[in-house]
Amino acid sequence: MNAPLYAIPGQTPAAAAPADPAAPAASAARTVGEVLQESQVEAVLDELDRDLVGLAPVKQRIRDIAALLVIDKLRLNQGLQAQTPSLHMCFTGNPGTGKTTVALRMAEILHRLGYVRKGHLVAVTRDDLVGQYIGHTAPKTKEVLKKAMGGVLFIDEAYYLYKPENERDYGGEAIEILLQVMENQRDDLVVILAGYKDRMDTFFQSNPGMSSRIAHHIDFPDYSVDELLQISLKMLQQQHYRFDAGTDAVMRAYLERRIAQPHFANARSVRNALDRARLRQASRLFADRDRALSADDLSTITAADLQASRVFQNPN
Ligand SMILES: Nc1ncnc2c1ncn2[C@@H]1O[C@H](COP(=O)(O)OP(=O)(O)OP(=O)(O)O)[C@@H](O)[C@H]1O
Repeated sequence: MNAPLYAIPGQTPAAAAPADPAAPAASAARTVGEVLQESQVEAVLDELDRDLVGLAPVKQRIRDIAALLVIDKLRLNQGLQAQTPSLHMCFTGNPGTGKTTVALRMAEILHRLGYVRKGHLVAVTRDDLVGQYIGHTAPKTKEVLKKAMGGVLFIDEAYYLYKPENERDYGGEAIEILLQVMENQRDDLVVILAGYKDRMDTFFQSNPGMSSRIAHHIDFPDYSVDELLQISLKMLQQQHYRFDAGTDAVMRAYLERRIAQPHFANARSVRNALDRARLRQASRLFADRDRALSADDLSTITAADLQASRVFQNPN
């Protein structure tokens, strides 16, 4: 094999050894249960099920990939496979559909199964990889890759790396370096490309090298109003807040309106709406200086806190 052009210091090329250095080339047969027990990977899958509302097809895909990883690990152990499989992925979906959150869990799964050393996630966009002047892109991209080694590199809106309309664009240089590292150091770095489905499809059409290195494509659907409401209740609970009686219905009405407006970003819009409601709750409580505030007062979001939203002021 050729030496990698863009080797990251301290790393070995993918083909050199199985990901788990402790694993002998061919050892005693092991059960799936043993690997699951040792890696505690099921705990991450259960957490994913519990913490994330909806996303049934995504959760199933993650379970399928986890199964493949476990079996590949057993195959590596038995000497049936010489190389770490390609694990790079593409997560498509609209903003706020949970791509980053699921990528974090994926990094944890890969780590627990010994496919990456550290299991951290480095999330970047084009600006973190591509320089504005000649000679700036390669060092920038390599610096990011160095940080991401041992974990997952999550490239949000990855298609912005490729700007065919601008022939002096340096994005292509970043893509070349990424491709090299995705191939040669895939035993210690998993790249997840994320973004809108249609733009990602166009990007892959123009970049077949990138397309051929992606092993798993997962599509994240938009949430229904019911799911968004459940997400809001979950978020409130995590922050020790709650809606008072009747406010669930106001939140639902809010979501029904907000979903139809521009720049709606699924669960991220829910988080923003709740942040604003908490601000209004604080102003409401702040104005009432002489009242002792109970835990109940401090944790209750009322209908008025939500109804002050612009969404309700707008007749559309
Ligand atoms: N199914 C879900 N259940 C509960 N919370 C969720 C769910 N999906 C997303 N969230 C929360 O919504 C917020 C946005 O999610 P996340 O950042 O993962 O989305 P994304 O698809 O990566 O969006 P973007 O690309 O716009 O950053 C996070 O705070 C996340 O915890």
